Amino acid sequence: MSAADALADQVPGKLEVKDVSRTFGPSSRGFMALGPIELTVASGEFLCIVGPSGCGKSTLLRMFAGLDSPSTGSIAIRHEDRTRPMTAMIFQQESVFPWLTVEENAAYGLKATRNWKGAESQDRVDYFLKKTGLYSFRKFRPDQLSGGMKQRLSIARAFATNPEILLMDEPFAALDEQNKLLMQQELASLWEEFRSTVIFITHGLDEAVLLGDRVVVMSSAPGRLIHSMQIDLPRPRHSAEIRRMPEFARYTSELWDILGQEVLEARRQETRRIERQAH
Ligand SMILES: Nc1ncnc2c1ncn2[C@@H]1O[C@H](COP(=O)(O)OP(=O)(O)OP(=O)(O)O)[C@@H](O)[C@H]1O
Repeated sequence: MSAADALADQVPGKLEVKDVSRTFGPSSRGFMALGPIELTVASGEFLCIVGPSGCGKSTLLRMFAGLDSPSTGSIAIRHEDRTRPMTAMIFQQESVFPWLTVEENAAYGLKATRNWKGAESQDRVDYFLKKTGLYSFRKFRPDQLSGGMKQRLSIARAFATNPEILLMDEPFAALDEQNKLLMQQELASLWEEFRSTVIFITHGLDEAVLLGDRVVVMSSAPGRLIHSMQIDLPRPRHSAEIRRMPEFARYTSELWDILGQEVLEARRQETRRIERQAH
């Protein structure tokens, strides 16, 4: 067992963030984008992260995916089942391969992680293509699909790999409003069936409250976690019913009371930065 594995086995939650910060640029004149951050995510939790633009949400998620490293502190993930990939990431812009068919795209993650097990894997791919309404389009190529369908394909591919943690970076931000509402409902249903750990970044407070077990709010840069709100709404969550509940409005407005201040501060920072550049 490696030192990192031994550390991860001691993690109380699924993911443990300790004193993490990230600085960009030369060490003498570095720009601190993020931190310090302390966070524990429980196994099977659906955690939403909201924060003003530029506060470091994507940077944090990239570090969870191992695509970037903290400048200080540590991130430990408890990898419980070595036959499953630790993480899979879904981005804002659909990331499908244009030269592969829909079904080849959906199978790609399983094959890339060398987890392809013949008929069993094909069944799994078919299952998620059906769940995301793409099965009839399985022989199509991505240029024959709408933006919403391509994003559904990214989700099918990620779920097919059966990751222990799904990392989602504003996955519905590029969709039109109707497709966004449908996708939120579909993701809620998929998650309620599989209950993998999800860390989901969004600018939509209603989306965060609709989907999350918990919503954490980040401050303006350097982003820190300034609030954590447990969302005690019943599951399964049906979008229309949940949105009609008075608690839904209360959660979103309480979140906005906190986040609104940070968005204003982020704007002031941006103004100061532009003014400095002008002088
Ligand atoms: N590779 C990099 N080099 C230099 N600066 C970076 C790099 N990556 C991110 N940054 C800076 O770090 C800060 C945080 O960026 P990040 O993309 O994580 O923010 P965000 O909260 O996800 O923003 P948004 O909500 O607008 O997507 C920004 O000021 C960004 O310009």
